[in-house]
Amino acid sequence: MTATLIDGKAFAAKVREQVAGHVTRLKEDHGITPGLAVVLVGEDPASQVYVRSKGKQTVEAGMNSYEHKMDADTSEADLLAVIDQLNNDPAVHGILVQLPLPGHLNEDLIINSIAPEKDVDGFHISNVGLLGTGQKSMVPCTPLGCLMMLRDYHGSISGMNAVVIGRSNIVGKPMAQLLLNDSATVTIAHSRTKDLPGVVKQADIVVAAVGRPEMVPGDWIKEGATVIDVGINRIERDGKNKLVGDVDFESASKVAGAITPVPGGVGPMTIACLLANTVTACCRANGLAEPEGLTA
Ligand SMILES: Nc1nc(=O)c2c([nH]1)NC[C@@H]1CN(c3ccc(C(=O)N[C@@H](CCC(=O)O)C(=O)O)cc3)C=[N+]21
Repeated sequence: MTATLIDGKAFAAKVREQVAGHVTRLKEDHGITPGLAVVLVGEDPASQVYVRSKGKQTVEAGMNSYEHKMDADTSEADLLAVIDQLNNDPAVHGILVQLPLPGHLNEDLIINSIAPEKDVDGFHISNVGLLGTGQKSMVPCTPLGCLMMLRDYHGSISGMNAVVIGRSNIVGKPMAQLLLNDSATVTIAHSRTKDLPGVVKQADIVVAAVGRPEMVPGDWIKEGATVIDVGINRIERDGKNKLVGDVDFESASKVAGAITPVPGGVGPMTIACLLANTVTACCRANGLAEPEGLTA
C-alpha cells in the first residue's frame, strides 16, 4: 500500500470531542441540553445496531437521546403522529427516522413531515432545495463527513476534478452539491454512464457510493487520486462475514494518493456528523452562534 490512509474513525473521535465541547458550553452558559430523537420502525437487525450506536454516542457527547421503536406494521397515521409530537417538543432539536422504512410507508411523505429545522438527516425537500441553491440548510451526514475529510486532507478542493459514483438522494446528489459549493468540477456517474473506467480515470477525487461490493478496481484510479469509499457491504469470503466498501481497497490503495478504509472510514464520520447537526440545529433553534467547523 502506498496511499495515505484517511482515518475516519480517528477523525470522527475528534469531531465528537468538538461536539461535546459545544454541548458543555450550551449547558453551562445557556442551560440547554441538545436532544436527538431517533425513530425506528420494524426490527431490521442492521438498523437496530446503527440506532443503538447512535444513541450511545449521543449520550457520550452529553446530549439527550430519545428512541422511538415502533412495530413493523405501524400505520402511516401513527408514525406521522409521533413525528408531529417530536416536531412540537422543545427538548428535541434533531429528528432522524431510520431508513429504509417498511414498504407500506411512503418515505417521501414521512421525511417531509419532519420540521425542516429538526431534519438532522437533511433529507427534507426544503433542505435539499436550500443546499442546491447554496443557502444555509441541514446537510446530509454522510456527504458532510466526506467533505470534512476532503477539506482536512486537501485544505481546498477548488478546481479539482471530482467524480461521484452513485446518484442517490442520500449520498450521491448531496455530495455533488457540496463538492460544487467548494468549487470542484463535478461529474455524477452511475450505472448507465458510458465508459465508467475512463470517467473515473479523470478524477482527482473519487467518491464511490453505489452499494456494490468492491466494484471500483485500482486500475480505474488515476495515480495519486483521493478515494472516498462510502460503501458498507457485508459479504462472505473464505467462510467468514466481512465488511467491504464499493472500492477494491487492495488494488486501489496501490495507486491512490489517499484512501478511506471500510470499516473505519466514512461510517464513523456519518454518526459524528449526525451529532454535529444536532448541535447546529440546537444553536439555530435558540438563536445562538453556530459551531464553527462542524457545518458545510
Ligand atoms: N435516516 C437515516 N439516516 C442514516 O444516516 C442512516 C439510515 N437512515 N439508515 C441506515 C444507514 C446506515 N448508516 C450507517 C452509519 C454508520 C455506520 C458505521 O459507523 N459503520 C462502521 C462499521 C459498523 C459495523 O461493523 O457494522 C464503519 O464503517 O466503520 C454504518 C452505517 C446510517 N444510515
